[in-house]
Amino acid sequence: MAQCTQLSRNSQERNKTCSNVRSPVQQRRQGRIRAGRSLPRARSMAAKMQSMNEHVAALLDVTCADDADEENRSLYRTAIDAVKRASDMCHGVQRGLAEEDTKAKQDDSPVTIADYAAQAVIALTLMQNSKGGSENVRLVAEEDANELRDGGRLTEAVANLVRTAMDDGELTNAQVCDAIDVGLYEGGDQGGNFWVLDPIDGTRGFVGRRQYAVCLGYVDAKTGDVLLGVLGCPNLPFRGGDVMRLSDGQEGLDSVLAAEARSEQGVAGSVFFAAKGKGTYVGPLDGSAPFVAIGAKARQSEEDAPPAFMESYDARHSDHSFSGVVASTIFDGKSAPPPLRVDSQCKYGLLAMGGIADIYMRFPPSKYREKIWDHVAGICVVEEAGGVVSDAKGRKLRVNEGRFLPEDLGGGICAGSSQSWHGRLVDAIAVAAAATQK
Ligand SMILES: Nc1ncnc2c1ncn2[C@@H]1O[C@H](COP(=O)(O)O)[C@@H](OP(=O)(O)O)[C@H]1O
Ligand SMILES: [Mg+2]
Repeated sequence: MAQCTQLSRNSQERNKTCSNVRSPVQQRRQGRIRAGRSLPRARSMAAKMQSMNEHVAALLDVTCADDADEENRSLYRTAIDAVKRASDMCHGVQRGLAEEDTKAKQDDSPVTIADYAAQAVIALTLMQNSKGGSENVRLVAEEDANELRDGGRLTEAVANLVRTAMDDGELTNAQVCDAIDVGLYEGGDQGGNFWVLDPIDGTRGFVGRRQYAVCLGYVDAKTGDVLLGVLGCPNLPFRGGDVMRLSDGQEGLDSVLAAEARSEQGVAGSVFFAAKGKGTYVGPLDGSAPFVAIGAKARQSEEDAPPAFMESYDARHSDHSFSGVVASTIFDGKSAPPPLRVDSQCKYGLLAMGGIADIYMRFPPSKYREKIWDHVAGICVVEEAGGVVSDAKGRKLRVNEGRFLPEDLGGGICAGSSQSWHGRLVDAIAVAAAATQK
């Protein structure tokens, strides 16, 4: 386990695959785990499933090397399996999304058949694998089944997606609705540890054919620490865990990436996995290569501006002009990096990967209450890669006080790829806020 954490922190070792790290358990299984083997192009679904299972087994051997980790092994496997199933389903839906597959919620944000179906698929997967029985799954999730209970076209479309993804033609529409409503748990520090799910984070990006993420985390109810985070990012191409190259075009990088992942060649999307004390890893969603340990590599000289800073794609979600002021403040007098605007918690995955952006800022409208599912999985992914996520004043995000984050976030949320970048960011936000009286 120590080996693994070290691997994720050491930039020179970054591109070693999990299969290169030999835990005792792994050595026993070595016959069937081979790193970096090339696979034939046209692979059957069964072959893809098998190699994904092998790569997940290798990841679990590294992150759960001790016998004491048996419970974690099952928890981690379930989380990856759930996110992968939902991500595959979403990827298929995005390609052919029709106008009638999307509805506006009361707050005018969109919800699609894929948001509902992904939540049902993940809830059902958690229930099937729950040691304490399906009725003991505690899940705080974004959607509810209110709009689906009366039946109709939307309900049928959602239920069909779930039946296919779960390979269970017997599931009734009512069972699908019940599975969605498992996500109504209130969270907080009074019960046991709980799951937190955003079935599609960045639904606007999903509808706009850009980035989105399926985000599942597991929270220690007492401490509010995030114990596990998995991000399925179907439109973020997996490039061996290496950083995105800016030659892809700074402007519109997001849509370039999304187009590549949607292309006929079928470039695989990415799945990020992080667990407390075990590091952060990324692998291809189609199982075509092993997971790779990643650690956000802070720039050697922090005097140099990173290639970009990250923020929401949508200006309704975050004040773009204020983050521009903060970016200029950090690089006082020197040219500030340009923004990279990306939908969803893909931003947290990119920050963990390093090399493209060292800071992420989010300044929502003052009346907006941030929800825990928009951050929980990403917090673990960034922190285990050596970064820090906090509110705009540098305070830990309290994710065990209910479905929302506390009202007072000091103006927003910020993240750095290292403690040092995070510290500079928090200082710059304070200076910029004073200068603009924000
Ligand atoms: N006015 C607003 N201010 C801040 N965040 C908002 C918002 N309206 C919606 N959001 C949140 O922003 C999330 C997308 O994040 P990002 O801006 O990083 O892409 C949305 O997630 P969903 O798409 O799951 O609803 C939603 O929860
Ligand atoms: Mg969502």
